[in-house]
Amino acid sequence: MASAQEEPLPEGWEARKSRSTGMTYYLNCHTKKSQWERPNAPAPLEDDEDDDGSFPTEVQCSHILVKHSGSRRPSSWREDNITRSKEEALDIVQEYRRRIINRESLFQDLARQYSDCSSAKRDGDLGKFKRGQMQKPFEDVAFSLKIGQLSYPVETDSGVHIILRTA
Ligand SMILES: Cn1nc(-c2ccccc2)cc1C(=O)N[C@H](Cc1nc2ccccc2[nH]1)C(=O)O
Repeated sequence: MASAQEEPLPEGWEARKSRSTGMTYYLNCHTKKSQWERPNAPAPLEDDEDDDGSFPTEVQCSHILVKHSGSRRPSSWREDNITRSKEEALDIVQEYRRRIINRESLFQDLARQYSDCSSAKRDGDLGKFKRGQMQKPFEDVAFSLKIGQLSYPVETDSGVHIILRTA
């Protein structure tokens, strides 16, 4: 059985040797940040440091949620019985993201009109929240975003989201 040191590194990490001490350190290929501890999880795609180098304890986000037949509650203010597949929901969310990125549509307009979350009536605004309040996949991405940044699609038990960090 391979020792921990021989195990392949999780995705996104590279082992480097310090010129001054000869000790091994680990480089996150995405963020170019390094650490002495051997990583045990894939390298984060973004820092969760804010621009001022802080790690927020609370963020404010808006989101657009597209539910599907496998959602925890496959109904919403828009539709009593949501039957689309998860793949269809992903396609829809990706189209919304494309339109927002290309400035063809405003985030708040699409959220208000199409989000399957009751926050749609507030343009998708969820207000401020701390860690431990939202489903983990949502929380992890929300806290990884910089203010003003729009996420890629995120899957939770509720459906497929895109998340905009606003504060
Ligand atoms: C977490 N949350 N906040 C609101 C909200 C916030 C402000 C104003 C009105 C509603 C609605 C919800 C909520 O759970 N909505 C669910 C859908 C949903 N699931 C979520 C998972 C993570 C984050 C937001 C989410 N929204 C629903 O309507 O079925």
